[in-house]
Amino acid sequence: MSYQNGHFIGGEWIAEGATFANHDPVTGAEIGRIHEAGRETVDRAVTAARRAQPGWAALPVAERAAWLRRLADGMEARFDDLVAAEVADTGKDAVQARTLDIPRGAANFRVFADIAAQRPDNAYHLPGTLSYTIRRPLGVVAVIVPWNLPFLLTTWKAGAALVAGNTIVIKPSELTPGSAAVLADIAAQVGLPAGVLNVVNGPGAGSAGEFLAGHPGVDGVTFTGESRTGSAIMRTVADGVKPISFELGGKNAGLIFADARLDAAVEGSVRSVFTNGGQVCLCTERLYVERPIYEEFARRLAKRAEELSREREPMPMISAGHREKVLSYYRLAASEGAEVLAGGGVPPWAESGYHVEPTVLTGLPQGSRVNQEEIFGPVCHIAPFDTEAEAVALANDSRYGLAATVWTRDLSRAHRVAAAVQAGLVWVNTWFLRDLRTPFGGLRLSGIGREGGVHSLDFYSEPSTVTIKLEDA
Ligand SMILES: NC(=O)C1=CN([C@@H]2O[C@H](COP(=O)(O)OP(=O)(O)OC[C@H]3O[C@@H](n4cnc5c(N)ncnc54)[C@H](O)[C@@H]3O)[C@@H](O)[C@H]2O)C=CC1
Ligand SMILES: O=C(O)/C=C/C=C(\O)C(=O)O
Repeated sequence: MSYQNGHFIGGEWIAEGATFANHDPVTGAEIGRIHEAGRETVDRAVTAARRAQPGWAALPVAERAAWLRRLADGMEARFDDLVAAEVADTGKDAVQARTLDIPRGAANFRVFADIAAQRPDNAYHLPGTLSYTIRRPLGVVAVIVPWNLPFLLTTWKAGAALVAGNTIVIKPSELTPGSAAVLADIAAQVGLPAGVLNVVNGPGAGSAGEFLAGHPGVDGVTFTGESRTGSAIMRTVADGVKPISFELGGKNAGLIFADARLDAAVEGSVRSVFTNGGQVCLCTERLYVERPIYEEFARRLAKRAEELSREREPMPMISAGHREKVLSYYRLAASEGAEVLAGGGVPPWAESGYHVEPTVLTGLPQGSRVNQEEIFGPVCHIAPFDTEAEAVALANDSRYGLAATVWTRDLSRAHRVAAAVQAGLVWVNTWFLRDLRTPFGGLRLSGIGREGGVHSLDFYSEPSTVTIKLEDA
């Protein structure tokens, strides 16, 4: 597969700007060339979105919902193309792409179509008055997404923004432009009005991402990615005081109590640490295990990590640069005195591409950088605890607050710990099980705001309250 991607603006493909290379993370080979959007290209995309926005917002919500369903049908019709694009860009396993990433695109569009079409308006009565709320779209929304779950995250934001009446300019990661290009094709194929959905390509800082976030014609920014990038985007949009919705990094804890079903806790932790090469903001990087089962749990987790490596899983890191970042943490752990229970380097079979070994570390202090900084690779540190209070305190000892997992068969403890752990998402005896209507997002460095269900529709629209004094009869 080799392709050349331009930008999708006002319903047309435009190949302008210098090109840069896209690499296959499995082999490192060049698989495509991407045009980089400069300020003028970004301006054309925002102008197209602005031009299309009043007409799009004027459609009854039921009609916008119908467009989203047509787009979801289009995704299902082009399912294999989307899988191929996502696998080529990210190196992820085709089974995961077929069962998680790509089906979530259609689900993301359908859930917001259903919720928006059925949402009742709010009316409030005080004696002699009637107050009600009108919701208006923000206008043009910049959708800036990372490379780890490209299609899932693009559609998660695009579906809600569109059905709320916004037009959008998507800026995929420069490392994974493929599935957004197929989505643009689908928009053209189903006849979505020109300018409603636009795509510009290129890097972030000093390029397409920054030009887009800072463009005066952009009314709101939704972003998923690293916390530092979130800070940079906040600075870019500060002058315009634009609404932002940020899903940022995590340093997620998993708490395994001695009464947990051990098999389920081990396999669940294997998933939560190693899925997608650990490159999901929800992945667990810190495991705390109650002392009576600590040795057994650590031994079994390390054995599974070695098996995954022998089976040539998990997927590669997205780029040579990101592999180097993850390996630098492996080296840091060794220099900080960690005991390496599994992995710790590059798999012996990896001759090319960006693989690292699934890695289990132990023996580091809670305050070490490896226990405090987001690594975003297939790696966790594991430590014992003695009491529930200690487990909660360890989980909360982080500048992040995105997700946590709790493994126990004690229902009272599950509720107590879920309420005490400071994270936007807590899974009990499972991980990454998603009901798309629930609020999704994190505390502290993990983000600002929540998306999901009506929480998304609230972000992508502004309420105006109208209050009428009723005349006496
Ligand atoms: N927690 C999470 O969800 C994610 C965390 N990461 C972490 O972030 C590190 C850096 O990876 P990146 O791909 O560079 O993530 P990033 O957060 O920098 O990039 C995500 C998106 O933001 C854009 N972007 C970057 N700087 C921007 C700016 N100043 N203004 C506007 N848009 C901008 C990028 O082009 C991309 O589309 C990774 O090594 C990984 O550790 C990466 C992706 C997701
Ligand atoms: O919406 C989901 O189910 C998953 C979201 C994952 C991220 O935001 C991420 O990995 O960055």
